[in-house]
Amino acid sequence: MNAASAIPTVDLTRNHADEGGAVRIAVKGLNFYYGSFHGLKNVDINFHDRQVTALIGPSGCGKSTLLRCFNRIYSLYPEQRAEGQILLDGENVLDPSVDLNELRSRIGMVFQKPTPFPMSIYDNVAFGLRLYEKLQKSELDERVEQSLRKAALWDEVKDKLRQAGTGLSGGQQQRLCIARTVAQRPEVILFDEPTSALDPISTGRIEELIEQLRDEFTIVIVTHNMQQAARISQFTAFMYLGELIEFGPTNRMFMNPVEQRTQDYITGRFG
Ligand SMILES: Nc1ncnc2c1ncn2[C@@H]1O[C@H](COP(=O)(O)OP(=O)(O)OP(=O)(O)O)[C@@H](O)[C@H]1O
Repeated sequence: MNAASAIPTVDLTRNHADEGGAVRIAVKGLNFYYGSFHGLKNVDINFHDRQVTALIGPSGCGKSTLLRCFNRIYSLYPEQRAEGQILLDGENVLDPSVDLNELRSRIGMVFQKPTPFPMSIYDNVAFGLRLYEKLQKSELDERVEQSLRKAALWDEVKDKLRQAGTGLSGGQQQRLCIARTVAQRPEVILFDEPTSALDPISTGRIEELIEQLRDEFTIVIVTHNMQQAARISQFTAFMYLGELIEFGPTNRMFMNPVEQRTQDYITGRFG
């Protein structure tokens, strides 16, 4: 079977990645260890500026592990370690001297399950701004509104900004988390299966939103949904057992994969 015939409802002409473009994150010789378990094996990959890159592959192949390396979330766990280089605008984020708070404001993350803080909608978005920026009340109001607009949530919440974020629907909560991330003005946003807990309509809204956010941010998304990867990404990376098997423009990866394992995965033969 031809690889593309497995995803007949996807309009692959919507993706227009060129092979080049500026590199925002360059991963070189990255190895990751959970204690003695070798989770990522010598991964080399470039993430292009203001493009969406989808990480795909069967469960346990290392997609989330790779994502967690970018903002060094793993460093909360002493037995976990990364070796190699992750260059963000040329600076190695794995260097011990890197300020983790600053790194995490430059590389934001949105998780699978919406995780609003137990506070108002307004305070959810203002939280990081109050911590790291000294803004006047009017500037803070403006940033909160701007962030909620960018997350396509403003119209739905503008009259109830003081209500609890946890009172929103699942899809709205996820957009609130995106607003909270966007408010920090990161360069990169990592999405770890951001729609897997959402209904199809909320999923569609998040996908549209990701497409809009690409104007401003470099985006990396982990997804199990091949159609989602084909719909929203310009580049796709296929991982298997901790290795990067194949990487390239999404159209090419789905229409004409080089590796047999990529073809088998995207046509549903395993995974
Ligand atoms: N805390 C941990 N301790 C030990 N091994 C772990 C830990 N977290 C993940 N692993 C292992 O690392 C490998 C990669 O896991 P990871 O969560 O990155 O995979 P994934 O591709 O994101 O999977 P999924 O699609 O199921 O989320 C797996 O073999 C997993 O069992």
